[in-house]
Amino acid sequence: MFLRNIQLQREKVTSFSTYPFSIPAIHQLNGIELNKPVTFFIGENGTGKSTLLEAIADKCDFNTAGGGRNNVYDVDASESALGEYIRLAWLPKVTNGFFLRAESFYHFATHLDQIETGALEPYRAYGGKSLHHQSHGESFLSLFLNRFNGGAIYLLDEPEAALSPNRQFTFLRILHDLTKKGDCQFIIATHSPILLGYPDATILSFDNGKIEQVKYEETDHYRVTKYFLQHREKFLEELFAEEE
Ligand SMILES: Nc1ncnc2c1ncn2[C@@H]1O[C@H](COP(=O)(O)OP(=O)(O)OP(=O)(O)O)[C@@H](O)[C@H]1O
Repeated sequence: MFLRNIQLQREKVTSFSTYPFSIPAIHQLNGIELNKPVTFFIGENGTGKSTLLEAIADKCDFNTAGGGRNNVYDVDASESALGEYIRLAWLPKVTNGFFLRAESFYHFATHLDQIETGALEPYRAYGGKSLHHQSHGESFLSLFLNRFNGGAIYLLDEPEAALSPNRQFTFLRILHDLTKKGDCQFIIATHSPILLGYPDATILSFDNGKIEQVKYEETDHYRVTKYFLQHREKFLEELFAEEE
């Protein structure tokens, strides 16, 4: 456990009516206490999860387009608008880690091809071959299995994007193995009811215009998925009836 608290420096904000402060959950943000090795950010699309995760990555000096401290490359419109307005409290401070953005992982893979060419053991930390030569899901797992280790903070934006249900279970196992020694922290924005089922994690919801802790069984991810699986035909009938 390293990152203990995230604070919005409200005194620095000149207008709460423009992005990113106009996002209701960010507008209301005071302090967020973190006290578990795994924290999930959940909420409807557009509620500000990526905006906050990216700001944390920015404060960690990770590349906000995706990567760690040493991954210097540019992707358009990937800079953080919120980073300079938040304060992070650490105990102890770590500098090692990685920011995974599913949406720009392609650019990270291209960046790796540029820096790993000519290395003694190219792609050693990425499963031994270019991420472009692995499937989307394989490349995510290569990263988690080879690049991720102890003494680090990992910020993951929708890691499930490339993972089949079975590979999401593999990811939960990796999460378990990395956090059991107590020297790894994860903050994960997700829509996956499987990932959210990880035991003893904090789930922070960005819905209803604020950031608040919720229980797994209270999340839409759990309730809606459960209802859908148990009443698929009825659910679809109702869904399509509204369209007519
Ligand atoms: N650079 C930007 N300028 C203005 N508005 C932005 C910018 N980036 C994001 N937004 C808006 O901020 C809101 C929050 O976006 P954000 O990407 O943080 O949502 P999210 O909760 O991660 O959503 P999702 O679950 O769809 O990934 C959205 O309404 C989005 O349109």
